[in-house]
Formats: sequence, structure tokens, C-alpha cells
Amino acid sequence: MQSGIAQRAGTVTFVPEKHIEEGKGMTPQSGPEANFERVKAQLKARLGNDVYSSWFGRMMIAETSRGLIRLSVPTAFLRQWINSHYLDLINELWKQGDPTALKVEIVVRSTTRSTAPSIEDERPAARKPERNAPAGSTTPTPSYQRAEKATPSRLNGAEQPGKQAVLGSPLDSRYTFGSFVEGPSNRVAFAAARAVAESSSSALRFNPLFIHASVGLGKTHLLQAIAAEAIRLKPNARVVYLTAEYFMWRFATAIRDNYALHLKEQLRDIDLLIIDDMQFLQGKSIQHEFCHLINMLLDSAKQVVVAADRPPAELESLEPRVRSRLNGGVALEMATPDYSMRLSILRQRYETAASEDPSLNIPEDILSHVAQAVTGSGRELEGAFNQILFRQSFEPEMSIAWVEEVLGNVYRAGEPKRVRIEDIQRIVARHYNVSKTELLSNRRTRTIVKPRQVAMYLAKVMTPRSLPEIGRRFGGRDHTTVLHAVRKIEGLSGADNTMAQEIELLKRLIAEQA
Ligand SMILES: Nc1ncnc2c1ncn2[C@@H]1O[C@H](COP(=O)(O)OP(=O)(O)OP(=O)(O)O)[C@@H](O)[C@H]1O
Repeated sequence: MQSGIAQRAGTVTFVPEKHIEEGKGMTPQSGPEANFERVKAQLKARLGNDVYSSWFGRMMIAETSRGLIRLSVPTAFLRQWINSHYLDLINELWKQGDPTALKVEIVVRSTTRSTAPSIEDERPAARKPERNAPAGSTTPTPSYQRAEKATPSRLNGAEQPGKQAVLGSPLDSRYTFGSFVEGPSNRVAFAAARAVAESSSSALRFNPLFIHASVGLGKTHLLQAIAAEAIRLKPNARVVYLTAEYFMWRFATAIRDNYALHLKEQLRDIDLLIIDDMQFLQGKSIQHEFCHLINMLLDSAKQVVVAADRPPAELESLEPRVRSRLNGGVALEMATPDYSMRLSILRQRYETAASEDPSLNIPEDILSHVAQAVTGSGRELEGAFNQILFRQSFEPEMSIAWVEEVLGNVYRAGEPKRVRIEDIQRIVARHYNVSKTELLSNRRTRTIVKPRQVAMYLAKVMTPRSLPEIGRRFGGRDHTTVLHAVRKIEGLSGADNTMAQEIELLKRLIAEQA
């Protein structure tokens, strides 16, 4: 998952290299910079100097703002490695020093172009004095700001120099149509994405365009490619790319700080709105705003593109009217890449890496072996390739056996294991002391119904399986039965702490034992 980004008047709004916004009640000594130093010192103490400097030596604060902390590293490889090996630890260490922190994200610094032509502050202009204006000045400034003239903003009633309210984070410059490998599993989605980016007449049929696929299959890549291409073709178009999480967070803070109206006005004139990771959109008022926004855009024939890990009908946390609006356009699925797509993705990664390091030499048979062995998502392929790249710098001699060993490491230490529905059924049945046969039976006694509903719920949240598929795997039940179970358990764990703890425990057992 990628974080949000905003583009305005055809220009990307990039996060400034040092966007420091001190959290509520934090003193300078306990502010983000001090906490960052403390986290780095703890990482060094825990991991040793060598490991520390390999992975964290060049890590910097990119942005901190109301609970969201972005740390930047110079390469995508570092970001990926830190994400898969150290992100939980960093989050834990950060929260020890700042309990108000919600999450830490790692971003790639090279794409945070500080020379971006414009930067947007979505607060009312009248609240934004120029950077060098005297403290407390409320001189109105235009809402379109140049990056180098970034303005401080008012927080907690005080002007705090050096801070900006930024509506997003960078587009990844690698994510273009040119670098997106097209094949049978994504051809239709790719064609629709191109039509939207080119605002061809056929694009009207795809509004909203809804793209769904399970994790790592290229949704973010495709969505960002649409944004990049739309801007390239129409530099004056107003294109906004946001993750649902970012959208929620922006609205929540705007409401809290009384500038929701202003934010809404700014969102009104968008030509192309792109929302990623829609499955994370939660909360009644936020959904209300979102629905209002897409209604407004669709009514004025503007384009909306949405991506999620499941089709609109299965986004159970969404209000029916949001779901129905999303259902009103075209929903297209992207599936797992086949062998030849996987090989093309790897070849492309290799060409890019070789252009940066001409001494690199990964023979075609090695790439082909990786494409055969790693059959999952683009993200898994990327992880495998990065692992080979990294290890090759120490051990230039490559063989198939060597690759096998390296890939073994990827799967031991990298992506989490996939949870299977059978594992969930086995572990839930054991936990509630019922048999698996009873779990799948038609018996409706309370002692069986609850474990069955819990197991269905866990199958939905812990696997990428669709509701109908889960229904089939639970003794041929209808998808509405599964949906009912999911809602029931969601409701119970929201209302009852013991139930919530039970679910957490089961999730842990399944993750450990699957
Ligand atoms: N068809 C493809 N062509 C080229 N690269 C791809 C393709 N599919 C996936 N990738 C690469 O795989 C990685 C993961 O893709 P991406 O982040 O877009 O997945 P996602 O579907 O958004 O995942 P998530 O659901 O976790 O957000 C990226 O580096 C992306 O470039």
C-alpha cells in the first residue's frame, strides 16, 4: 500500500524534505526530532552498528503530522527491506517516545522532489502568513504556493515556523504505464486505465472505474500511472491521488481544526479523483463526505477511479449508498501475473538496475528461474529480485542452487505466509472444542453457530477469498450468510471487549500456526 498524494493544477504536491509538525503537548525536547534520535539510538543498540548503518544510516524524517510519521530513505530497496523487517520495531520504538503517534511509514526520498513547482496548503489562505513574515502575522497568501516558498501553518492556536499542511505524499516516479507489464491477467484493467488517463470518449463508460485485486498485484502502480499520464497529457488538469486512509485522516483533521469547508471547496474542482485502498475507508461522516464528493464529480461528468482489494459489493464496511455509487461504473479485476508477465517484470527490474550499475550481470536463466519459482504478486517478485541484487554484491557467482538458497531466505523472512481457510477452520474448531465437521454442518445450536461465524469472519479478514468462495468452503453456504457472519462478529467485537480479545488471540494463533 502506498500513501496519499495530491496534485493540483497538473502539478504534484510533494512532501517537503523536512516537514516537522510537533505533536500536541510535545516540548521541543520531546518533539519528533528528539524522538527520532532516540529511536535511532535504540535501533543501533539493539541491532549493532553494522546492521544499523546498512539499513538506517541514511534514514531521515520526511514529515510528521498529527500522528502520521514519514521517514525517508534514498532507495526503494531500503524502503522495502525496512518495511518487511523492521517496520513493526520502528513503530513500537516510536510510540514509546510518542504515544500519540498512529503510525510510521517509510517513503523513498528520491521521489520527494523538493523542487516541485507547487505545494498546496489546504487551510484557508488567510491563516497562512509567509514563511518569513513576523510571528503572528495573518497576511493572506495565495492558496497555490511554490515549494521553496512553503508557508508555516497555525496549529493548536500558535504559529509554528517551518510547518506546512500538505495534502499528500509523493507519486512514485517509477509507476508509469511504460513500466507496467500488461498481460492476460490485467489487460482489460490496463486498457480502461489508459482510456481514463487519455480522457478518451470511451472513458465515460468507466465512471467510476473500480479496479480490484489482491495485495501486490499492481493497483497502486496502475493508479499512479493514470495520474502521471493524465498530468503529462494535460498539464492543467486537476488530478488528485489519495489513499482512502489519507482521505479519512485529512477530513478528520479538517473537521477538528474547522477548515472542512475550505477543504471541500478545494476538492470541488477536481478533474480526476483517484482513491487507492478503498477497503480502508471507514467512519460514517467520512463516508458521507466521500459519497458527496463522488456524487458531485460524477454529476459534473468528472472522472473517478477507485482501487481496493475486493469488488465494491464486498466492501462490507462501506455504507450501502457509497457501495452502490461505486457499483454504478465498471469494476475490473486484476489477477496474478502468468509466467511470461513475471519474466517481463523481472527483466524490467534488471534493466533499470543495470542502467544504474553497469557492472551488474544477472543471466537470463536466473531471471527465468525466479519467474518460475516466485508465482505470487509483483511485490513478491520485487522482493525476490531485490534479495538477489543485494546478495549478488557480496557473492557475484550465481547458480540456480544459489538462487534457491536466496529465495528460501525471501520466503522465510519476507512476505507473511498466506493463511489458508482450512487452517482457520482447524484452529477455530480446536479453540471452541468443536469438530471441523460440526463447523461445516447445518447444525444451528449456539455452541456451533458462534465458532462458525467467527471462522467465516476470520476467513474474510485474513485471506483474500471472496464471500461466495468462503461460503462454498463452509459447507456450500450462500455469500449472504457469510456477510451476515462477518457483520455479526464485527458488531460483537466492537461492543464487547472480551470478544475483541478472543478474535485477536485467534488471529495470532492462526498467524503463528498456519
Ligand atoms: N503488472 C505489473 N507490471 C509491473 N510491475 C508490477 C505489476 N504488478 C505489480 N507490479 C509491481 O509490484 C509491486 C507491488 O505493486 P503495487 O504496490 O501496485 O500493488 P497493490 O496492488 O497496490 O498492493 P496493495 O494492495 O498492497 O496496496 C510494485 O513495485 C509494482 O511496480
